[in-house]
Amino acid sequence: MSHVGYIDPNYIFYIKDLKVYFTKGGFLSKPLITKALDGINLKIRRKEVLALVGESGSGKTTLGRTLIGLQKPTSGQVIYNRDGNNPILIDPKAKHIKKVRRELQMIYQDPYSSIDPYMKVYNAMEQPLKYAGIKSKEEINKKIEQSLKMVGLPYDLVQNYVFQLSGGQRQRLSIARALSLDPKFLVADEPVTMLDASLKGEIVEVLSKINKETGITILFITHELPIAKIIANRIAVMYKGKIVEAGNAKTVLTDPLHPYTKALLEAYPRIDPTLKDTYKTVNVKEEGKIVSNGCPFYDRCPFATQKCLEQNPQLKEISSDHEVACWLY
Ligand SMILES: Nc1ncnc2c1ncn2[C@@H]1O[C@H](COP(=O)(O)OP(=O)(O)OP(=O)(O)O)[C@@H](O)[C@H]1O
Repeated sequence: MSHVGYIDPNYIFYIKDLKVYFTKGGFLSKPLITKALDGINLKIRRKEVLALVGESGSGKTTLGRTLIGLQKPTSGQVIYNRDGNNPILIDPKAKHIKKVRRELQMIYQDPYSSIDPYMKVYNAMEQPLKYAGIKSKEEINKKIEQSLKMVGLPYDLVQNYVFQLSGGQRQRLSIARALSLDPKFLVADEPVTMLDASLKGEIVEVLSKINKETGITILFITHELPIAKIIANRIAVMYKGKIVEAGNAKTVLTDPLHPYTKALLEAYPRIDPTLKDTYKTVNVKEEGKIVSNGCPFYDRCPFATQKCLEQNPQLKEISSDHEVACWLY
């Protein structure tokens, strides 16, 4: 197993200068490089709910997938600190990943993408347990019963087909499937985006309860700040493959520092009615200007200067548990 040096046991993940680049084309034309993750430095605390917020395409899913070993980093490191004194390097190609795969689970926006709708609920629950090598029928049944109970689904549903479940029940089922494997870390990738407003709260409640009762660390990916506000202990804000602000959820929501975070909050004025209307993200610069070395928010930032165009700001601690990557600070 690929061990790394000492890691503070309070953290379950250390992410160091992580880059994931995707390359398209290149045979007859110049290859097109997408910098999905462009130098991520982040620590995830054991047992916390960390909300990863940002607009579509900012790299949230890629980060979640890389953390659980589904995506190979182009460079940098993801260190998984399993139980506090056994840190390992996450590498999808390494043999040791098989041993921890079960501990790192993901649930998706669309449960149909991971569960065959023509399966009976029982089989959908049994499948990952069998795949994980659990053979005892008694143990499988016990795990199915416990997990369904945890997500608030009646056991009688096991005889139904997945397609007979409502949208909310299907998402509960996919959470139950992940839970049955006793994960230590769960990536919830936009788990409520496809649900009606009334159901969103219920599913968020289920995940919050699981976190409190079992201590499973959750990375909750969302582009909806009001949802992050309900569930998160801490928030990390992503923009164009970079973390631009991170910290205690309440602090980030009530005292946002980065102009992008302020702009995001403006889109949800009910979160913080006291927030002044001074941070319109108007395109004061040439839209889409390629900023290769500078701040990723340069072309949308009303405060951008020449320095922002030339140098990329790194995350800087402004107060206890509050970091921002912006030359204004
Ligand atoms: N397998 C891939 N091949 C090529 N490009 C990819 C791949 N996966 C993601 N990307 C690109 O990487 C960037 C980040 O995508 P990602 O899905 O991580 O963002 P996101 O913040 O999760 O957005 P969304 O909420 O829309 O899923 C996007 O430009 C996307 O098109």
